[in-house]
Amino acid sequence: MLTIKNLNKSYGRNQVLQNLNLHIEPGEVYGLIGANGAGKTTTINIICNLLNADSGDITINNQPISAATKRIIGVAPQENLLYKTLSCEENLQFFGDIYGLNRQTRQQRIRETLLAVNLLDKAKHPVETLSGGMQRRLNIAVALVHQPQLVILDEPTTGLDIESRYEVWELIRQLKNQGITVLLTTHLLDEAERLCQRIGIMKNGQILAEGSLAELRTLIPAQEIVLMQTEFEAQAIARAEKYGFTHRRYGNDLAFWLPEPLELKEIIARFEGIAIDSIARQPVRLENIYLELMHHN
Ligand SMILES: Nc1ncnc2c1ncn2[C@@H]1O[C@H](COP(=O)(O)OP(=O)(O)OP(=O)(O)O)[C@@H](O)[C@H]1O
Repeated sequence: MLTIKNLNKSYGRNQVLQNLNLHIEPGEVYGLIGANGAGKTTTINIICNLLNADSGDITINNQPISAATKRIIGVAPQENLLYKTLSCEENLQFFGDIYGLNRQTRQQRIRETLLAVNLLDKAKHPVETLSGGMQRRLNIAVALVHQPQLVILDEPTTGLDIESRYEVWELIRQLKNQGITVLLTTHLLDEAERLCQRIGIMKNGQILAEGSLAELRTLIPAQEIVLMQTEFEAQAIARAEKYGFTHRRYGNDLAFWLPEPLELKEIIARFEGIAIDSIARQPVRLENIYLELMHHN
């Protein structure tokens, strides 16, 4: 569906994209993650033909990007692109016109899209009277009104409360079930884990690693992670090293990577004689892999 080859972009001396390569299959939900400034929005703007690359190729359905491919894409940018004094319906009319929908199709599509984003009852309400979560859903509706094949969502849930986030996640799952290809950027790694079939981890304008969560998990030699709280950290770390457990610190948590899964009682036995306040096992999360790639590349 989308193929990016050797994409380069600089702003003055700041090279933001460095030979970026990316491929997204039709019907896939692909998550692009990376620190602030990694180049995610720049990539999206180039895909949407809003910004020119310095070099490289992008094809959508095997066609180079152009005014024609723009119609295949729907984009919901980070900042809502809405006219606050217009109603939901009027906003969608405006964007439907831009995409060249004829009047009859447009009215039907507006209804269907408002239904899909659960805002049909707000059709006549001005945007400025809607909650932040509703405005975010309407921003996504703008990306869907012309039935694109590729939907690009730039941080769709940033700033939303947990219930509004669930609604956006549900909407993304519906897109996936309809076979629509989705490119999503997010700083919420559990969001990427939940929604995306494949995830690309971006740093300094390059993809450091990509794959399904299962594939990404093979990048670190851990089958499971143990989080521990103890006053005797130095002793615990020394003991862990003896058993071949790599230690890491995630915020305040002391963590050990287990090269093979162990029962909790077996783990506790390895730390015998060291007073432990709490101990918990958890699967290897995207967060653990992401931090490793960010700090050791
Ligand atoms: N119009 C511009 N002029 C100059 N520099 C820019 C411009 N737009 C972006 N940049 C720089 O390009 C780099 C990449 O920015 P970009 O917005 O693509 O990153 P991002 O991964 O989307 O970050 P975030 O997660 O914060 O949205 C940053 O260093 C940014 O300061």
